[in-house]
Amino acid sequence: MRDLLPYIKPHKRLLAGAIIFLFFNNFTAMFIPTLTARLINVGVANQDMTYIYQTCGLMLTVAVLGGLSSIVSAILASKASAGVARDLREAVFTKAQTYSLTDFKTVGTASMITRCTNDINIIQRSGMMFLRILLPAPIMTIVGLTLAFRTNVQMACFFIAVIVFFGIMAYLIGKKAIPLFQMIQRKMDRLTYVLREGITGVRVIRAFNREAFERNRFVEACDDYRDVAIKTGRVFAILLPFLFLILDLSVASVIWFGGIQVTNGSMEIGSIFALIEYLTIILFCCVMAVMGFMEIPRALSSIGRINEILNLTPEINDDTDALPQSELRGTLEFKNVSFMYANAEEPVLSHISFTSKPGQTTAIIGGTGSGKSTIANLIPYFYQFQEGEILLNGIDIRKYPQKALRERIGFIPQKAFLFRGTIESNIRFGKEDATMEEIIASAKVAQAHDFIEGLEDGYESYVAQAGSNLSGGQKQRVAIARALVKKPEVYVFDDSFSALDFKTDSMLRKALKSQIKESSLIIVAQRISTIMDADQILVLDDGKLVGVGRHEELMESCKVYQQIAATQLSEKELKRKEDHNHE
Ligand SMILES: Nc1ncnc2c1ncn2[C@@H]1O[C@H](COP(=O)(O)OP(=O)(O)OP(=O)(O)O)[C@@H](O)[C@H]1O
Repeated sequence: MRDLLPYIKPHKRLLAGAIIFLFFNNFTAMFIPTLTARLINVGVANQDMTYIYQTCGLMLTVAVLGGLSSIVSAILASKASAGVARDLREAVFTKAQTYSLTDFKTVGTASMITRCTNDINIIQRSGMMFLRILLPAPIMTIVGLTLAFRTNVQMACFFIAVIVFFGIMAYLIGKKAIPLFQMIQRKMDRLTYVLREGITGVRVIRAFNREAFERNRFVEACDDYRDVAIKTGRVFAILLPFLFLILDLSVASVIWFGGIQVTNGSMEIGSIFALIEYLTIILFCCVMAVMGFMEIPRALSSIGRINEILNLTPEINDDTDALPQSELRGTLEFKNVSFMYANAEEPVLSHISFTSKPGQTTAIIGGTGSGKSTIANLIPYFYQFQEGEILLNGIDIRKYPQKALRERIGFIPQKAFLFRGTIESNIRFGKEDATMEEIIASAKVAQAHDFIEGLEDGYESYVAQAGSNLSGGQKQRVAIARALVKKPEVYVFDDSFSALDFKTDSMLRKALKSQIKESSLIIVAQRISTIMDADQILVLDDGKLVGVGRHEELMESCKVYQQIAATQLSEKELKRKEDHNHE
């Protein structure tokens, strides 16, 4: 709870206002029974019409003021709790941006979304409940009891007994309900990730006719959620009528015993009305407090889940804010790097060493799962590696502030991801202050300019969520232009050419060559034809470097490379290359 204070503090004025108006409202509510008693005991008993009119007028004024203060308090409370929720969402999102890819895996993307939406909603609602119900309940009870003691001591003692009974019942029911609330949140997490997979994977589901299977999986998750929700609902279904039954029985007891006392002449009739109202207000507050208490475990669990995100120490932290200085530019070196994914049993990369100099193209090739993308992902320091060093311009990448490091790297992921907006805004993502000329120049190198110009609105053309209105190759080219506009020191193409046809692939590489004179180019590729002209080719097999050299050298010396070449290149191409070598 203490962790939430920094998010509550900026809204303290609204909160203070909400509390002040709320207390005013509650006190007016408590004043009305006192006026009722006076009206009956004095006005009605003495048939004093002036007194009756005056008291009725006063009651009306108090009721109107009470109503108005209740409205103002509710508005201020909802503003404050919505503000806290907004700030929490911003904090969660900002924190998530500092996570490494392993950290994301630890929390889980679906759980992250539920926490940012559902859990913060729960905190917001609970905050309102705390302000409107839980906070005033003990004060109203104390004030009500004090007034009841002043009216009739015996009755006030009876009230205390009823409140204690209430408390015991609430404790017993709460014990049963709390685990259910915690379970309901876990079920919501599951529901979210099944839903997410079912929607994002809709094309694959349809292509494999797995709609029924996926529907069953989703229905199962819904059923699970429903079952726990029903159990929780059952607790409330019993709880509420039960609490109101206690309230009604208590009121009946006050009328019964109060009636006897009035008959004895030890109490005035108006006091019975006042006592009934005190009791009703106190017990109503207790009912609401019990309901509020039921929310507390749910809110605490949500607060815990949010704190888990906010307090998670990212796997990768900036070592220093000072930017390391170097004479070099665009030199990348792997020195004996080994890497193992979290919870994996074996390293996926073992003792990888290579150097890539400015103007040089370094290609990485190997079988599926050999660790090519993992190397690409280590360059921008997306993962913490366990052994060895990765040096950019002679300085360990762990010494760079992450922002400074990534500013120097143009990363094009295997699967191009575009944001909703325009083609221009997606390219500008690489460099916020890029001029239109720079954007067009990058698009030209990325072989994207012609297709963009062919669109109705050119660079202003609309890009749907995740770029779903563009083809794979178009998306990939826009993603490449986005990296090019940055003019980074190291380009990392993680199998980014596979969505392009051979002609575009070759034209793009040719255009790139002219662009990257001062930068290193790292290309992860599946096709040998993409990397045949690279200055050095790294051949990976099961996370180990089994060959380094140019195409011709590897064709002579590296078995794995020869096998890849044999499966991809036609005999004519192989022969032509061989002849070319002998010349
Ligand atoms: N986030 C991850 N967590 C755990 N293991 C992973 C993760 N990503 C990849 N791996 C594992 O690491 C190994 C290397 O994966 P990587 O993606 O680097 O291979 P790759 O050579 O790029 O394969 P491909 O050509 O199929 O893309 C694989 O065995 C894969 O299962």
